Amino acid sequence: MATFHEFGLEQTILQAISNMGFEETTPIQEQTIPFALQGKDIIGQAQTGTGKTAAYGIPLTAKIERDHEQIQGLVLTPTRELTMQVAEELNKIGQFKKIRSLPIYGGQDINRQIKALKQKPHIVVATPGRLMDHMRRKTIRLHAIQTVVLDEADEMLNMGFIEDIEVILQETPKERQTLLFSATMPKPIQSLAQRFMIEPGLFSVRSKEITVPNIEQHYIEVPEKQKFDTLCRLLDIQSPELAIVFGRTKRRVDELSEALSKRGYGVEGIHGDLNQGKRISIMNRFKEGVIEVLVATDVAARGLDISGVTHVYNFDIPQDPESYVHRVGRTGRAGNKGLAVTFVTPREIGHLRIIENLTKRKMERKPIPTVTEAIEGQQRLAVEKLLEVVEQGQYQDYKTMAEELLAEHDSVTLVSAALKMLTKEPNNARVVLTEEPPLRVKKEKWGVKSRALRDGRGKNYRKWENKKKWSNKKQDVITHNSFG
Ligand SMILES: Nc1ncnc2c1ncn2[C@@H]1O[C@H](COP(=O)(O)OP(=O)(O)OP(=O)(O)O)[C@@H](O)[C@H]1O
Ligand SMILES: [Mg+2]
Repeated sequence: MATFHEFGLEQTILQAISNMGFEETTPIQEQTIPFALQGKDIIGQAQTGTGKTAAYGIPLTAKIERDHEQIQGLVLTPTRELTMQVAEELNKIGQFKKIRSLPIYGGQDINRQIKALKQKPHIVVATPGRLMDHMRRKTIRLHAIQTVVLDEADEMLNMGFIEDIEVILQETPKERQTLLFSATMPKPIQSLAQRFMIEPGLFSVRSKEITVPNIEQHYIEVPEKQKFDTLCRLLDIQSPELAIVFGRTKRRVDELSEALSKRGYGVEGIHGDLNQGKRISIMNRFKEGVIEVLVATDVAARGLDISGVTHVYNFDIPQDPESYVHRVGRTGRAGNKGLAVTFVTPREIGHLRIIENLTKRKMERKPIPTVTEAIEGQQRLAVEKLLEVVEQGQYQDYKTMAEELLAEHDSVTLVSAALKMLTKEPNNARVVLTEEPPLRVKKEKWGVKSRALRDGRGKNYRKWENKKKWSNKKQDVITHNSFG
């Protein structure tokens, strides 16, 4: 691995990188940074969690002239949360060079954004919709832009965004540098992308596998009706530090988070219909560990970098194989380990194989865990908690009481009772989940259309959404009221 000193970067940026704790480059950074510093266009593909943000963020920041008070860099991302995260990372990289990055996204007070834009940020990180809003209002000018980055490029160039991207790029100077990054880059998107670029360098550092080896990948074949109990058991057995559970639709996410909450888990759901304040507060509470389980649609599938996410559960198998790669990539980041478990109903096995074809990696098949295993898992956790307190050694105030108790009961009885109190025992609260129909294997392998529609960005979205609502009426409602 190279170090960042080999690129001839200015001291202020090197200092920032070192402050961020980066010692060596990741493979994608090693390859693309020198190339990007020469001003060339790049299509960069590298696995999730391998530092693509800094791979474009460092050369982008290096190129900015601080005293030139114009927007010189533009980064486009598909979601609001990602916009904030990327702006934060760019602000870190530029902290000593004093390069200011501003996130611009929907759902935030536009007047506040207009004020912030008047402060002349050097870089704007935006979702396309809100950026176009500012373009129409003439509250942003893109004429001085030298570098445009499409983060999650394949997503940005799919049917839901492509028209917006074209409009935006037309407003930027022709001689700009264009950088495209993603963990997935389907061929049709690559050729489409060439239209916006000049002789781009193609960097693909995926070795053989498109997912990182440090994510253990399991699947469980489970009938729709048993998914919920299976998830509860897995959470009890695996006791993740932080977990993301992906569901197919917004309604699914709402129902699932309510159901998990009834069963006693610290959980919140996030999807595109929540207001922005709520979205931000949920994400913050998840990052801080106040809630341990985040239930989400694909709105949280791409790019989010939350340390402590040890587990990803695909409650519903993703619509397309690329989405799988991004979802499971929320864990196992920056060299950490992670586990991803995908539920697949018997009729969806074909879909699983399509995913394995793309990732070039077999998922390990696991059985549905039993109730006994779930209880044992929770008991083990109770023991760990107890031993942790023993290790910390701050129980002096309890000693007299303990001695009094031991005079009357034997120690095994007392420790057993303490463990019982510490153990989260199975909870049979009745929950309601609407059944999802099995996913059909589509002919088009990477469903551009379906994705754009599902996330509510395609023109036909309303039509489709209505149809979907209608079709849902015919579905069964499954009631879970037992743990067994
Ligand atoms: N050279 C480095 N050394 C150590 N940590 C790094 C380095 N580069 C990036 N990181 C850290 O690795 C994590 C993942 O980086 P990043 O979010 O840029 O990944 P990504 O490749 O964009 O993933 P995704 O495809 O999911 O968007 C971040 O926490 C980042 O701070
Ligand atoms: Mg990223």
